[in-house]
Amino acid sequence: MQLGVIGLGRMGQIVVDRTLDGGHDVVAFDLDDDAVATAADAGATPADSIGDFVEQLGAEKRIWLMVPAGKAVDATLDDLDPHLNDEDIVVDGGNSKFQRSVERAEACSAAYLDCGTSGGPAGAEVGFSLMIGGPAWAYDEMTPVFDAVATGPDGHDRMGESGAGHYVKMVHNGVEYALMQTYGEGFELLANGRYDLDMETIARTWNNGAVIRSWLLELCEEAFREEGTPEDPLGDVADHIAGGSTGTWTVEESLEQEVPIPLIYQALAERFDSRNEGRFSRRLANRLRYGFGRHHIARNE
Ligand SMILES: NC(=O)C1=CN([C@@H]2O[C@H](COP(=O)(O)OP(=O)(O)OC[C@H]3O[C@@H](n4cnc5c(N)ncnc54)[C@H](O)[C@@H]3O)[C@@H](O)[C@H]2O)C=CC1
Ligand SMILES: O=C(CO)[C@H](O)[C@H](O)COP(=O)(O)O
Repeated sequence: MQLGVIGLGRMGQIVVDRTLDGGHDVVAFDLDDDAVATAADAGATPADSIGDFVEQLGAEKRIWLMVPAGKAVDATLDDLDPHLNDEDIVVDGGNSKFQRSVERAEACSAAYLDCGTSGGPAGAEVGFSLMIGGPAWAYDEMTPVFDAVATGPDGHDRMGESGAGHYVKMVHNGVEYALMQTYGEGFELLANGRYDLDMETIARTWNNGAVIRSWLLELCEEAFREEGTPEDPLGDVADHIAGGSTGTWTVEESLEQEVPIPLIYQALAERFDSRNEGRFSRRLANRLRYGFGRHHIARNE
């Protein structure tokens, strides 16, 4: 099969490499010329514009978008759409909001597959986990490429109709937030508790046979090994967590569906809290304790 890939960053280049390794042809485009050159070095046919890209793809277009979620997806689809028809297929492999994917599927002249992608840059070696929504015929048609990009045939499946792929990926990310939070809390207690413990040793021991072993726990072990010392397990890593859009969507959806997800919400709240200097609510509680009990008011230096 011939696949066109737009967006050749951390994730898109892996889509290119694994598709080529699977014995398929790739036409590659990115706004960044260096990224296009890297894809060409790997064996893809470079395109220098969307016009050039669609021309090189020929009649039946199979296109994978791996650009940042949001405006870049819309801008790319606007440019592509005049060149598409209902026998073509577009896959959005980024972290798009599922409602936007449903709207884009309705507006797109081609069959549209929303594809949640998990595995991160580490997926270069082992392949990704792909959660796909959209028309069954388009999923079936793309299966050889999904086999190559995913860990294999078991690493991808059609979750359901349009939006279902990005919906499942959204919830996956909510789970990711909560797992990170619970590992963080456990290690925080261990690092500040009553024994003099080594976090890397604990993570390594847990990763070998413990009930709570996982890839995220292997990444905890890696973080302690690469960032810290036994006395200071995370070195100069800051108390600040960026991102948050997929977790926010998960919490919004839980409110709409009236399904309680307190752990995921709490993990999201901790993430927002990490960006605050001096929480207003805690300052007010500090002052209120004086109000009702004449307790000491701690004041800024
Ligand atoms: N990095 C990760 O661990 C994961 C990322 N994702 C999702 O995959 C998508 C891509 O992420 P990354 O590869 O990490 O981003 P990235 O920032 O590494 O790469 C994005 C690429 O898209 C290109 N680009 C941006 N706008 C473009 C446009 N209009 N036309 C053509 N090219 C354009 C950029 O030049 C860049 O090369 C995002 O939606 C992200 O949320 C999903 C799972 C994991
Ligand atoms: O999807 C991912 C992992 O599964 C990406 O790494 C994503 O960028 C993480 O989301 P956030 O920025 O909200 O932490």
